[in-house]
Order: sequence, then C-alpha cells, then structure tokens
Amino acid sequence: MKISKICCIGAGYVGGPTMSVIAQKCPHITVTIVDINEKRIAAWNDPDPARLPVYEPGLAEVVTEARGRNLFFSTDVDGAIAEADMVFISVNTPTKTYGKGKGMAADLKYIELCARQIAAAANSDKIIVEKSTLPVRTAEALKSILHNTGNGVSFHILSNPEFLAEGTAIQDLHDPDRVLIGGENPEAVQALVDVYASWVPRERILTTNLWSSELSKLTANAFLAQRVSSINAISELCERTGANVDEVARAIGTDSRIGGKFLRASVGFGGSCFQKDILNLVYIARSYGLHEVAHYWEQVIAMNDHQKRRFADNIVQTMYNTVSGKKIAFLGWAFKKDTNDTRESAAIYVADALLSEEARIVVYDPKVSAGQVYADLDYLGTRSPEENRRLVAVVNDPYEATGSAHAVAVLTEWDEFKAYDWPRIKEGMMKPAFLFDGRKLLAANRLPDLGFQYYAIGE
Ligand SMILES: NC(=O)C1=CN([C@@H]2O[C@H](COP(=O)(O)OP(=O)(O)OC[C@H]3O[C@@H](n4cnc5c(N)ncnc54)[C@H](O)[C@@H]3O)[C@@H](O)[C@H]2O)C=CC1
Ligand SMILES: O=C(O)[C@H]1O[C@H](OP(=O)(O)OP(=O)(O)OC[C@H]2O[C@@H](n3ccc(=O)[nH]c3=O)[C@H](O)[C@@H]2O)[C@H](O)[C@@H](O)[C@@H]1O
Repeated sequence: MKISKICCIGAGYVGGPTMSVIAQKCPHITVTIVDINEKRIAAWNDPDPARLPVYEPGLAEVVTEARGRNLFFSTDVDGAIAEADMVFISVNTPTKTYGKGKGMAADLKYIELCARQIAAAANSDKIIVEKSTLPVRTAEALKSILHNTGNGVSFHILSNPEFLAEGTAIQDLHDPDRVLIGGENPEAVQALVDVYASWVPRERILTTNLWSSELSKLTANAFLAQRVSSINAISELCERTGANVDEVARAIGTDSRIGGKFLRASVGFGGSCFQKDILNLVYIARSYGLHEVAHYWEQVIAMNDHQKRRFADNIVQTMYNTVSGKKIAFLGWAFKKDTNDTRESAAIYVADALLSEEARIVVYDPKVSAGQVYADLDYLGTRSPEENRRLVAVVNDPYEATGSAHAVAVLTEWDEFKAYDWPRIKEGMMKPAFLFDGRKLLAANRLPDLGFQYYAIGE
C-alpha cells in the first residue's frame, strides 16, 4: 500500500504540528488537516506566521515551507476523508465531565463522532490511524462503528500515539526517540512505517500489537508525571532539612539507571495530558477490579495537587498570614515555557487559592493573552467572571506587573525572566520584597544578595 493522500481530523496542538512535519518531510504526500473550528482553520491559513493558532518554536517555518505545496488546512471534513488513503484522528479526548466515569474516564464522544463521519464519508478502503491518546482497547470500538455503519468499504485501524512535548514539538517530531505503531494488518502497518521512514531511522520505528501501543502512551505519560511528583515530594523534604533539591536531582540523576531528565522540582506539573491520562489509567485499572494498581497511580495526582496547594499556602504564611488586598505579580501563566498553552497550568490553581484569600493578582506571560487568563479562571467557577476581572489584571510588561507588588511569584520557567533587571524590580516593589520561585529559575540571579526575601521550591 502506498500512501499519497493523508487527512487528519483535528487541527490542534498535535494534529497541526505533526501533520505539518509529515508534509514537510514527505513532499510526495498531500496532507489535509481538517477541523470543525472555522476560526482555528482560518488562523492556520493566515499568511502572518505570528498568527498561527499554536505557538511552537520552529513551527511557523515548517508551515510556511509546506503550506500550499502539499499541506492544506480546511473545514471540509467529508471531502478530505473521501479523498484520503489514510485518515488520522487527532481530536481532543478530555476527561469526562458528566455521567459514568465523570472526572476520571476519557470522554470519547469526539472520537465516536469522527468514526461515524469517516464511515459515512468513505467510499474507498482506508487506513484509520489513532493519533489521539485513547484508553486501551478503543480500537475495538472504532472497528465496530466503522464496520457497522460504513458503506461496505474496508478499514484497517492502527494506533500511532504521539509523544511530542509542547515547546519542543518540532524538534521532537524531527528527531523522535521512537515512533510507535500498533496494528494487526501487516500491509497497513508497513504503509505507516514507510511514511515515517522518510526521515526517522528505521530502528526507531517500533511496531507492536494494537493494545500495547494504546497502553504504552498512557504508561509513558504516567511514568513521566510520576518522576515529577517523586522529585516534588523530595522538594518538600529538602525545604525542611537543608538539602537542596537541585543537588539531590543531580546526585541521583547521574546514576545511569535513573537518568538526569525530568527531575526538575516545580510548583506542579500542568498541561492537557498528564492528569487526564493518569486519571484515565486509574479508571481503566479500577474497571478491571485492579484497585491497588489504581491507588498506586492516583498518588501521582495527589502529590501534584499537594505541591500546587502548598506553594500557595507558603506565600500566604510567609507574608504574615495574610495576602488580603496585597498585590502579587505572577510571572508566567503557561504550563511550561515556549508554549501559549495554559491547560491545567499550575498558575491557575495557585491564583485561585490566592484569590480566595483576597489577593490582587497581576499576570505577565510573554505568550498568553488576557482573554485566556480570564477564561481559565472563569472555567473553575470559584467566583463570578466580574469578580475575576476585578481582582486580576493582565499586563504586557513585566515591570508594570511587578511595580508596587508585595510579592512576585514565578510560575513558568520562561528564559526571559532570568535576564530581567532584578535590582530595578526590587526598587519598584513594596518591602520586604518577597519572591516565590515556583521553578527554581532564579537561583543564579543571587536575589537574596539584592535584598529579596527569596523562597524557591526545594531549598
Ligand atoms: N497537546 C499535546 O501536547 C499532546 C496531546 N496528545 C493527544 O492528542 C489529542 C489531541 O490533543 P490536542 O491537539 O492537544 O487537542 P486540541 O484540543 O488542541 O485539538 C483538537 C482539535 O480537534 C477538533 N475536533 C474535535 N472534534 C472534531 C470533529 N468531529 N471533526 C473535526 N475536528 C474536530 C477540535 O475542534 C480541536 O481543534 C488528545 O487525545 C491528546 O491527549 C498527545 C500527545 C501530545
Ligand atoms: O501526551 C502529551 O500531551 C505529552 O505530555 C508531555 O508533554 P507536555 O505536557 O507537552 O510537556 P512536558 O515537558 O512533559 O511537561 C509537563 C509538565 O511537567 C512539568 N515538569 C516537567 C519536567 C520536570 O522535570 N519538571 C516539571 O515540573 C512541566 O513544567 C509541565 O508543567 C510528555 O512529555 C509528552 O511526551 C507527551 O506526548
């Protein structure tokens, strides 16, 4: 099977960058990314690269190279499905907010809608690729929908989970540690292997059965998040004992069995996937009666919630047990640097806790809009939208954010924060000038020497 036309349903943080790189690396394949969100598609088609809907270093260059050549963004979902040999499903799979499994299970309604739409629009055989992160055995449900509602054409289902991290998506896609493809039909598997083999060394393309592939994605995210929760647990112990979490991380990370990556203590992990995927894993384990397995993984989330809460509690306690009416400057709102994504960002929860203590918050983030900050707070439903706008301001200048602030809190590890004129910031602040570093980002800036009351996670 040779692939000449690919359709991808879902032009989000995964579908957009992933398919853009396939188009860039496979000029012989026409790639059409479709979405029901017209605004998003219009933004992907915007000639101004600064207005693409996803901010990722290097993405604009890839899109500019391939768009209009063999890369297209469209809202014509049916048309793109009908034409394609291979259809990727890259729609969102959020945690369910209703019914059975509420707050735990993955909501598969968007996946099912895609399957039904593919079945209705397809009039030739197709390979269907699960790119979204899905509960193990979802391919079974997909197969049943496709075969029972289709037009008599045949479908082969593959699982091809995505391991890119936001902020480094293009680098991760250009040079992945591995590409994982699960499937039953050898020709269909080979067809997808051939797509990736255009730029990924063959030995890094792993093929497995469908269920191993689906489960490996949830497992990878659970292990990664577990490392963050593990080092964060140790960070609290460091704060009590005089140990320094960076030194501990280096000391254990040089053991090649442990490895040095993903050991940065923080205010807590965020992002759209870690929490949702672990909750999903816990739900699946419980649905098979595996209560100890479920309980084990649940602790990763419990530790993360604790870390966010204790960061906020520490701010209140340190500032003489009250932040009521005090101005706290937030540097960073995104869930990590080099992305405009704020989903599940620790900043949202820390802000919410401080607002409940009647703090006033001024946010500066280099890539996050004011509208997004308010949307994130409104979504929590803790207080009215009017109240959120009264208590929270969002500004475009870090010195404006920190001016006459009682405290500065670093929530995201943006590189630019390290280069700020910290003596100037201290001058402009109320005294004592409290600085709470949720990323241990500014340790080298010698802030205590400048007169800041400096508190960093894990020291
Ligand atoms: N964000 C990330 O870094 C990663 C995400 N994933 C997984 O990839 C999947 C997608 O995630 P994101 O791209 O972040 O989500 P997203 O929310 O940014 O994008 C999903 C897109 O799908 C569109 N969509 C939903 N239903 C549709 C339909 N029936 N027809 C056409 N378009 C439809 C939505 O309008 C939206 O634009 C999820 O399963 C996620 O767990 C996997 C690896 C990394
Ligand atoms: O399935 C997904 O969505 C993706 O989830 C993560 O990627 P992402 O969430 O984009 O970013 P990470 O770099 O993993 O960071 C996640 C969170 O953990 C935090 N983190 C990470 C590493 C660390 O050492 N310490 C730490 O606090 C980050 O600040 C961030 O809030 C995984 O790294 C990807 O492999 C996966 O594809």
